[in-house]
Amino acid sequence: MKIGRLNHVGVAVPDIEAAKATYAGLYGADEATQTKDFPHLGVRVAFVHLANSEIELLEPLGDDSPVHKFLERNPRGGQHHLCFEVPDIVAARDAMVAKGATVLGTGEPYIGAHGVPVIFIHPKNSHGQLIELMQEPA
Ligand SMILES: CC[C@@H](C(=O)O)C(=O)SCCNC(=O)CCNC(=O)[C@H](O)C(C)(C)COP(=O)(O)OP(=O)(O)OC[C@H]1O[C@@H](n2cnc3c(N)ncnc32)[C@H](O)[C@@H]1OP(=O)(O)O
Ligand SMILES: [Co+2]
Repeated sequence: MKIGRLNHVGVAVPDIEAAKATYAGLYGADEATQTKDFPHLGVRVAFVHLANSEIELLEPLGDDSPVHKFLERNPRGGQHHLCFEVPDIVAARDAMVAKGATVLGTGEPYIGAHGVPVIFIHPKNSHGQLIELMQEPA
Protein backbone atom coordinates (compact mmCIF):
# COMPACT_ATOMS: atom_id res chain seq x y z
CA MET A 1 0.00 0.00 0.00
CA LYS A 2 1.32 3.43 -0.99
CA ILE A 3 -0.51 6.65 -0.17
CA GLY A 4 -1.49 8.86 -3.09
CA ARG A 5 -2.48 12.50 -3.47
CA LEU A 6 -2.87 14.78 -0.44
CA ASN A 7 -6.64 15.29 -0.62
CA HIS A 8 -6.99 17.77 2.24
CA VAL A 9 -5.51 19.22 5.39
CA GLY A 10 -8.02 19.19 8.25
CA VAL A 11 -8.00 22.35 10.34
CA ALA A 12 -10.14 22.62 13.48
CA VAL A 13 -11.55 26.08 14.14
CA PRO A 14 -14.00 27.58 16.63
CA ASP A 15 -15.88 29.49 13.88
CA ILE A 16 -15.91 28.22 10.28
CA GLU A 17 -17.35 31.38 8.74
CA ALA A 18 -14.64 33.51 10.40
CA ALA A 19 -11.98 31.07 9.13
CA LYS A 20 -13.37 31.18 5.57
CA ALA A 21 -13.23 34.98 5.71
CA THR A 22 -9.59 34.84 6.86
CA TYR A 23 -8.48 32.48 4.06
CA ALA A 24 -10.30 34.68 1.53
CA GLY A 25 -9.28 38.09 2.90
CA LEU A 26 -5.70 37.38 4.01
CA TYR A 27 -4.64 34.77 1.44
CA GLY A 28 -7.03 35.32 -1.47
CA ALA A 29 -8.34 31.74 -1.18
CA ASP A 30 -11.90 32.82 -1.85
CA GLU A 31 -13.34 29.61 -3.32
CA ALA A 32 -15.02 27.68 -0.54
CA THR A 33 -17.96 25.32 -0.27
CA GLN A 34 -21.12 26.01 1.68
CA THR A 35 -20.78 24.96 5.31
CA LYS A 36 -22.49 21.61 5.91
CA ASP A 37 -23.37 19.73 9.09
CA PHE A 38 -22.50 16.04 9.49
CA PRO A 39 -24.24 15.28 12.81
CA HIS A 40 -23.39 11.56 12.69
CA LEU A 41 -19.67 12.51 12.43
CA GLY A 42 -19.93 15.27 15.04
CA VAL A 43 -18.59 18.00 12.78
CA ARG A 44 -19.60 21.01 10.69
CA VAL A 45 -17.41 21.21 7.55
CA ALA A 46 -16.45 23.57 4.73
CA PHE A 47 -13.71 23.13 2.15
CA VAL A 48 -11.46 25.95 0.94
CA HIS A 49 -10.30 25.06 -2.58
CA LEU A 50 -6.61 25.48 -3.42
CA ALA A 51 -4.78 24.86 -6.70
CA ASN A 52 -3.39 21.52 -5.58
CA SER A 53 -5.46 20.47 -2.56
CA GLU A 54 -8.10 21.62 -0.08
CA ILE A 55 -8.30 22.88 3.47
CA GLU A 56 -11.06 21.12 5.41
CA LEU A 57 -12.35 23.50 8.06
CA LEU A 58 -13.88 21.60 10.99
CA GLU A 59 -16.07 22.96 13.75
CA PRO A 60 -17.33 20.67 16.53
CA LEU A 61 -21.00 19.73 16.72
CA GLY A 62 -21.52 18.97 20.40
CA ASP A 63 -19.31 17.83 23.27
CA ASP A 64 -18.93 14.31 21.81
CA SER A 65 -17.36 15.67 18.63
CA PRO A 66 -13.92 14.23 17.75
CA VAL A 67 -12.66 17.82 17.49
CA HIS A 68 -14.17 19.04 20.81
CA LYS A 69 -11.21 18.10 23.06
CA PHE A 70 -8.74 19.23 20.38
CA LEU A 71 -10.27 22.72 20.44
CA GLU A 72 -10.27 22.76 24.23
CA ARG A 73 -6.51 22.21 24.05
CA ASN A 74 -6.12 24.60 21.08
CA PRO A 75 -8.87 27.21 21.55
CA ARG A 76 -7.82 29.34 18.57
CA GLY A 77 -7.84 26.26 16.34
CA GLY A 78 -5.05 24.38 14.60
CA GLN A 79 -4.00 21.75 12.10
CA HIS A 80 -5.92 18.56 12.98
CA HIS A 81 -5.24 15.86 10.35
CA LEU A 82 -3.81 15.08 6.92
CA CYS A 83 -5.88 13.13 4.42
CA PHE A 84 -4.29 11.01 1.69
CA GLU A 85 -6.11 9.22 -1.11
CA VAL A 86 -5.74 5.46 -1.54
CA PRO A 87 -7.04 3.35 -4.44
CA ASP A 88 -8.75 0.73 -2.24
CA ILE A 89 -9.78 1.67 1.30
CA VAL A 90 -10.37 -1.91 2.47
CA ALA A 91 -6.96 -3.01 1.18
CA ALA A 92 -5.44 0.07 2.87
CA ARG A 93 -7.20 -0.74 6.16
CA ASP A 94 -5.99 -4.34 6.00
CA ALA A 95 -2.44 -3.16 5.27
CA MET A 96 -2.56 -0.79 8.26
CA VAL A 97 -3.75 -3.59 10.57
CA ALA A 98 -1.13 -6.01 9.19
CA LYS A 99 1.59 -3.40 9.93
CA GLY A 100 0.35 -3.02 13.51
CA ALA A 101 -1.16 0.46 13.15
CA THR A 102 -4.28 1.40 15.13
CA VAL A 103 -7.29 2.06 12.92
CA LEU A 104 -9.59 4.27 14.99
CA GLY A 105 -13.25 3.63 15.76
CA THR A 106 -14.69 0.26 14.79
CA GLY A 107 -11.95 -0.24 12.20
CA GLU A 108 -14.57 -0.33 9.46
CA PRO A 109 -14.40 2.36 6.73
CA TYR A 110 -17.27 4.86 6.85
CA ILE A 111 -18.55 7.54 4.49
CA GLY A 112 -16.83 10.91 4.95
CA ALA A 113 -17.55 14.42 3.71
CA HIS A 114 -16.65 13.58 0.07
CA GLY A 115 -19.16 10.71 -0.05
CA VAL A 116 -16.42 8.06 -0.18
CA PRO A 117 -15.21 5.74 2.61
CA VAL A 118 -12.50 6.87 5.02
CA ILE A 119 -10.52 5.52 7.97
CA PHE A 120 -8.37 7.28 10.57
CA ILE A 121 -4.98 6.09 11.87
CA HIS A 122 -4.03 6.96 15.47
CA PRO A 123 -1.49 9.80 15.84
CA LYS A 124 0.80 7.52 17.88
CA ASN A 125 1.59 5.62 14.64
CA SER A 126 2.72 8.72 12.69
CA HIS A 127 4.87 10.87 14.97
CA GLY A 128 1.90 12.65 16.52
CA GLN A 129 0.06 13.23 13.24
CA LEU A 130 -3.56 12.06 12.88
CA ILE A 131 -3.90 10.53 9.39
CA GLU A 132 -7.09 10.08 7.37
CA LEU A 133 -7.06 7.66 4.44
CA MET A 134 -9.77 8.18 1.84
CA GLN A 135 -10.86 6.08 -1.09
CA GLU A 136 -9.94 7.92 -4.31
CA PRO A 137 -13.07 9.61 -5.70
CA ALA A 138 -14.23 7.95 -8.96
C1 LIG B 1 -15.87 15.28 7.83
C2 LIG B 1 -15.56 13.84 7.85
C3 LIG B 1 -14.12 13.49 7.70
C4 LIG B 1 -13.69 13.75 6.27
O1 LIG B 1 -14.43 13.26 5.39
O2 LIG B 1 -12.69 14.39 5.98
C5 LIG B 1 -13.24 14.14 8.71
O3 LIG B 1 -12.18 14.59 8.51
S1 LIG B 1 -13.87 14.09 10.33
C6 LIG B 1 -12.54 14.74 11.31
C7 LIG B 1 -12.82 14.49 12.72
N1 LIG B 1 -12.87 13.08 12.98
C8 LIG B 1 -11.85 12.41 13.53
O4 LIG B 1 -10.83 12.98 13.90
C9 LIG B 1 -12.06 10.92 13.74
C10 LIG B 1 -10.86 10.24 14.33
N2 LIG B 1 -10.45 10.86 15.57
C11 LIG B 1 -10.50 10.21 16.77
O5 LIG B 1 -10.87 9.05 16.84
C12 LIG B 1 -10.14 11.00 17.98
O6 LIG B 1 -10.28 12.37 17.75
C13 LIG B 1 -8.67 10.73 18.45
C14 LIG B 1 -7.63 11.11 17.40
C15 LIG B 1 -8.50 9.25 18.85
C16 LIG B 1 -8.44 11.57 19.67
O7 LIG B 1 -9.44 11.25 20.57
P1 LIG B 1 -9.82 12.26 21.72
O8 LIG B 1 -10.75 11.56 22.67
O9 LIG B 1 -10.26 13.55 21.15
O10 LIG B 1 -8.40 12.45 22.28
P2 LIG B 1 -7.76 12.72 23.63
O11 LIG B 1 -8.01 14.12 24.00
O12 LIG B 1 -8.12 11.68 24.64
O13 LIG B 1 -6.29 12.55 23.17
C17 LIG B 1 -5.65 11.30 23.04
C18 LIG B 1 -4.24 11.56 22.52
O14 LIG B 1 -4.32 11.88 21.12
C19 LIG B 1 -3.77 13.17 20.89
N3 LIG B 1 -4.54 13.79 19.83
C20 LIG B 1 -5.86 14.03 19.82
N4 LIG B 1 -6.25 14.57 18.68
C21 LIG B 1 -5.11 14.70 17.92
C22 LIG B 1 -4.85 15.21 16.62
N5 LIG B 1 -5.83 15.70 15.85
N6 LIG B 1 -3.59 15.18 16.15
C23 LIG B 1 -2.57 14.69 16.92
N7 LIG B 1 -2.76 14.17 18.18
C24 LIG B 1 -4.02 14.21 18.65
C25 LIG B 1 -3.89 13.87 22.20
O15 LIG B 1 -2.97 14.93 22.29
C26 LIG B 1 -3.59 12.77 23.18
O16 LIG B 1 -2.21 12.54 23.22
P3 LIG B 1 -1.48 12.08 24.57
O17 LIG B 1 -1.78 13.15 25.59
O18 LIG B 1 -0.04 11.98 24.21
O19 LIG B 1 -2.10 10.76 24.94
CO1 LIG C 1 -10.88 15.02 6.84
